[in-house]
Amino acid sequence: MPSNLVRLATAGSVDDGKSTLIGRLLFDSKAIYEDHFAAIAQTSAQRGHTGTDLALLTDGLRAEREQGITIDVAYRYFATPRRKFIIADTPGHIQYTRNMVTGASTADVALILIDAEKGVIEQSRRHAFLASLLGVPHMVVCVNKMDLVGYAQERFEEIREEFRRFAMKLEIQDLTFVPISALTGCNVVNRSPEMPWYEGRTLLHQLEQVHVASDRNLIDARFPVQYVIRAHGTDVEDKQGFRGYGGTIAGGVFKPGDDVTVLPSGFSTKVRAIWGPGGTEITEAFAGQAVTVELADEIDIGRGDLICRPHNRPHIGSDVDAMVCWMAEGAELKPDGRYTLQHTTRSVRATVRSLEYRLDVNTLHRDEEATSLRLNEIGRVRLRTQQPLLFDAYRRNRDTGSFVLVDDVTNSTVAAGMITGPAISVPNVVWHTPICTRDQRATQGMTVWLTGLSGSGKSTIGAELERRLVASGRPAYLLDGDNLRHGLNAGLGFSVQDRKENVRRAGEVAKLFADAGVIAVVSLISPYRGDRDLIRQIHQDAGLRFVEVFVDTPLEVCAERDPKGLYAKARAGVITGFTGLDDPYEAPHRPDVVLRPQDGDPAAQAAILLDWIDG
Ligand SMILES: Nc1ncnc2c1ncn2[C@@H]1O[C@H](COP(=O)(O)OS(=O)(=O)O)[C@@H](OP(=O)(O)O)[C@H]1O
Ligand SMILES: Nc1ncnc2c1ncn2[C@@H]1O[C@H](COP(=O)(O)OP(=O)(O)O)[C@@H](O)[C@H]1O
Repeated sequence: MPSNLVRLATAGSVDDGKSTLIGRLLFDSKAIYEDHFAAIAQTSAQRGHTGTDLALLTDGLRAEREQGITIDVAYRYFATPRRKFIIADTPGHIQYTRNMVTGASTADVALILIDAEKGVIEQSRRHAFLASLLGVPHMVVCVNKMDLVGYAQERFEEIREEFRRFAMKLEIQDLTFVPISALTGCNVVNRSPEMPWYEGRTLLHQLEQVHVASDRNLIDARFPVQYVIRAHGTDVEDKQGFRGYGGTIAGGVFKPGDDVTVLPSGFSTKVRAIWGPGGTEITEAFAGQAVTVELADEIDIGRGDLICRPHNRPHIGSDVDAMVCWMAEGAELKPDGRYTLQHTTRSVRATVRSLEYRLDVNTLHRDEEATSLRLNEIGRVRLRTQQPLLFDAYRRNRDTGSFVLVDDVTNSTVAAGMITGPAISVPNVVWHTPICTRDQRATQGMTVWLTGLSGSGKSTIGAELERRLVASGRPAYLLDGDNLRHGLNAGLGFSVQDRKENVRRAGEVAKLFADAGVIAVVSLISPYRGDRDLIRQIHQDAGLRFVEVFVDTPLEVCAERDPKGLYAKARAGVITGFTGLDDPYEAPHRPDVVLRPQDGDPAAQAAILLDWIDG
């Protein structure tokens, strides 16, 4: 997928200036208009280029469209010399949530418009929440109509602060604010002489600079098989008995020669060859590309199977937890409801086992008493499927983590879902709802999770942060990996399984601290991304803030510091399986904060963290 193609999602009502803004972007950027763009796309396709693949547009909730639901989302295209943009523009009326789910499900950037006169309103919050739920990695907040408030810096800052306070409760990776006037054109494409105090980028410049390439999951190779090609003389291959597998790569990178495993059968083989859309053999295939894959061995594979790497498999299971957005008029989601669940390339029967809560999109309040979901409502459900699903959490992979529910009688799509993870059930044990609510406590807690190599500085920075927090009167507690291994985690070693359990326990304890109103500062190597993601998930599920801090000290520097002499021992072969040397360390994809040695000594690094926490 070309990283110079950026998908934007915007939403709003008629009077907040959205149409003017889009018009302004198209006009001032002297954009190539729709028909031109289509012509270019056609030409590039004829030439076998994948560059302007407009089919990308239909990636999002494709199954839904196959069901024939009309969704009110208008797509517009424009291009600058640097990038091409597709805007999914959804109107802000009653169907808003449903449309937004459709329009933003594949977006790279969410554009939120705030009227400078009105400030942050319900709709701004709802839009931001949905964008974060849908995992849109970047959010640009345009404070519009600055001309109506005299281009006042104070007004812009006031709105920015208010929005930030709300956004802290959400999962937003990258948040920027631009003061604009779509009407006069200030800061949309060209800099504004009326707002000399604003030193940031113009909106278009920001959109051109957003770093989208690293958002794509290039690690977890996933290829859901869509169809089997048993060809005798197709455009792909002429030889007799050829068998290939067609579909769209849903994550990671595949290359000829790669070891792969086919699920659910579990058979392993190698990739023999890969063909791109025009039937040309290619040496690498990335997420988003439609390809045909040939394997080295004859294995019985059908539609709905998934090809992945042997040591990086998705979850396999029939019980999943998910957030769903109910999209049907006149029908409701209820516990025990039965549907067809369409997930990647498979369809299975599914039952709603329970509705855990309904979420008020405006206040983020969870109504645990709710017994149904109606049109545009969002809730957390537990589902059971008749055959196991091969899935990832939506947060990790938007393709293998999303699904739609189809009503068998009407054959229409009734819900879009995002899997939060496998459902964990504890037989014969009930959950007691606490009597004390979080806001009744004197302080609000959170978890600050420091990950990095041994010797990177996690413990030193963590201890300094704890000291500063406590000195300023805030309850904080350092949970240091070394120390935990003397008690709670005694007996755990450094195998993959033991590290996983080590991280899980520390994460559960941190969550309890955070729930109790304490700032839990955790310093643990926690080398596996998936393990850290699970900890983020349990915090998010509990409505708690989780800050992932990557202490990004290069291996050479850590080995040079070697405060415990462990690198020397590992290099001498006295200890094995040492992180960074002969054991893996998976750096975070999108840490909330990165600390590097050039940021200063541990005290300076702790100060950066403190600023961030105080946000
Ligand atoms: N094989 C191997 N690999 C990595 N680290 C090792 C190993 N053996 C012992 N140690 C020491 O244990 C500390 C790491 O413990 P953690 O609990 O943070 O590790 S993990 O999160 O479970 O990976 C780590 O502490 P820090 O240096 O503070 O990171 C090491 O001192
Ligand atoms: N930013 C920094 N600049 C210089 N030295 C540092 C910095 N951060 C940590 N150190 C030093 O490096 C060593 C790192 O040790 P430690 O904090 O135990 O790391 P970890 O907990 O990640 O294993 C300590 O001796 C510490 O004083």
